[in-house]
Amino acid sequence: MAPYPVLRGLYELDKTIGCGGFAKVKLATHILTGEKVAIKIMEKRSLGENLHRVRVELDALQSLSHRHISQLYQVLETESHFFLVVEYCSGGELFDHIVEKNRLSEKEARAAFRQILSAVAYLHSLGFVHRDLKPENVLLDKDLNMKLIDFGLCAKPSGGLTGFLYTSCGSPTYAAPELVLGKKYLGHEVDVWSMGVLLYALLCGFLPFDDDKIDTLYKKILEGKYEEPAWLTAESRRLIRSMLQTDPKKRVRVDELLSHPWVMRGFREPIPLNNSCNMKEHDSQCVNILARHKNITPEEMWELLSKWKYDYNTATYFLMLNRKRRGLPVRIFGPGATPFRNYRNN
Ligand SMILES: Cn1cc(Br)cc1C(=O)Nc1[nH]nc2c1CN(C(=O)N[C@H](CN1CCCC1)c1ccccc1)C21CC1
Repeated sequence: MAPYPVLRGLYELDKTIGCGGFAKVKLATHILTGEKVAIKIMEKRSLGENLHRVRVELDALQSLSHRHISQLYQVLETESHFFLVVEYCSGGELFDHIVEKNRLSEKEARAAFRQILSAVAYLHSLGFVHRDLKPENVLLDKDLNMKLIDFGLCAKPSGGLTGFLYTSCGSPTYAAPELVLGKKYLGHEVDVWSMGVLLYALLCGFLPFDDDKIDTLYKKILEGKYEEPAWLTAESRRLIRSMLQTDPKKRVRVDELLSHPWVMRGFREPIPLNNSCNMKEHDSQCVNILARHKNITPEEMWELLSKWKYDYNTATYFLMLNRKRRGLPVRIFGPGATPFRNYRNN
C-alpha cells in the first residue's frame, strides 16, 4: 500500500474501492475498534480549483449526522493530501443493485425512496442542498439501508433555501432543466428533480432522459418528455410527473413529498423530518472506556470529545457508539493487541 505516514498506527489501509477525478477511496480498518471505514484520499496538487469543493464537503459533513448519510469520522490534512475518514458502505452502489434486480417493485422502491427523501429533507432543513443526487451517489450499507455520499457539490445558499444558486454543476443526466439552461435556480428544487430521476430509475431500471449526444439529452430534459412503461401504476406516474415538472414553480416540494399518498402507502407515519441520529450525545459507557484507555478521567475525556474536532478521538467515539447502537459489545483494543482477523499466510 502506498504509505501515508499520517495514517500509521491509526488505520490499516486495505484495497482501493473507488477512483474518481481527483480522489480515490480506500477500504481501511480503524485500529482501536477494529471497525471498517472508507478513507477518501485527495491529493491537493491534483485538486486545482476543486480545492474549495473539499472545504464545502468538509463543512457540510461536519454538520450532518443522519442514518441515511455516510457519517464523517475524521479529517486529516498534510501539506500534500486531505483524508476524509467516513462510514464504510459494504453494499456497494444503489445503481448496481437496481441493475442486478432489473428494476425494483413499487414496495422496494418506496422503502428506498423514503430513506433518500428523509436524508434530503434533513439536508434541506439545515439549509444545505446536495445538487448532485444520482444513483451512483447512493450507497447501501450491509443491511441494505441507503447512504447518501459525495457532498462536494452541495451548497449552503447564502440566502438560505430562498437564496438563488448560479453554478451549473452535477451530472447532466440528472440535471434539472433550469440548471441545464444555466438560469439561476433554487437548490432544493433541483434536488427534487434529481430525486424524480432517481425514483424513475428505481421503478423502471433505466433513466427517463438519456442520450449519447449531450445536446439531444439537453433537449429531452428541457422538453421533460419520457417513457412511461406499462408496469408503472397510475399513482407512480402521477408522483414522477409532479417531480419531473420542467417548470420548477410547478414542481412538488420536499415537504409535500414527506406526506405524499404514494410515499405513505403502507406506512402509518409521515417521514420524521429530523430522523437525524445524534452522534454528538454523551454516552458515559463509551466515554469511560475511552478515558480508561487514555489514562485520563471521564470528565477530561468528555472535555476533549465535546470539541468535536473530527480527530482520532472523534472517530473512535463515533465508531464505539455505532457498535453500541448495533447491539455489539463496545470494545477497544489495548496497545499491542491486534484483533484476530482471518490470517493471511503472508
Ligand atoms: C462501490 N462499493 C462496493 C463495495 Br462492496 C463498497 C463500495 C463503496 O464504494 N463503499 C463506500 N463506502 N463509503 C464510501 C464508499 C465509496 N465512497 C465514495 O465517496 N465514493 C465516490 C463515488 N462517486 C460516485 C460518482 C463519482 C464518484 C468517490 C468519490 C471520489 C473518488 C472515488 C469515489 C465513500 C466514501 C464515501
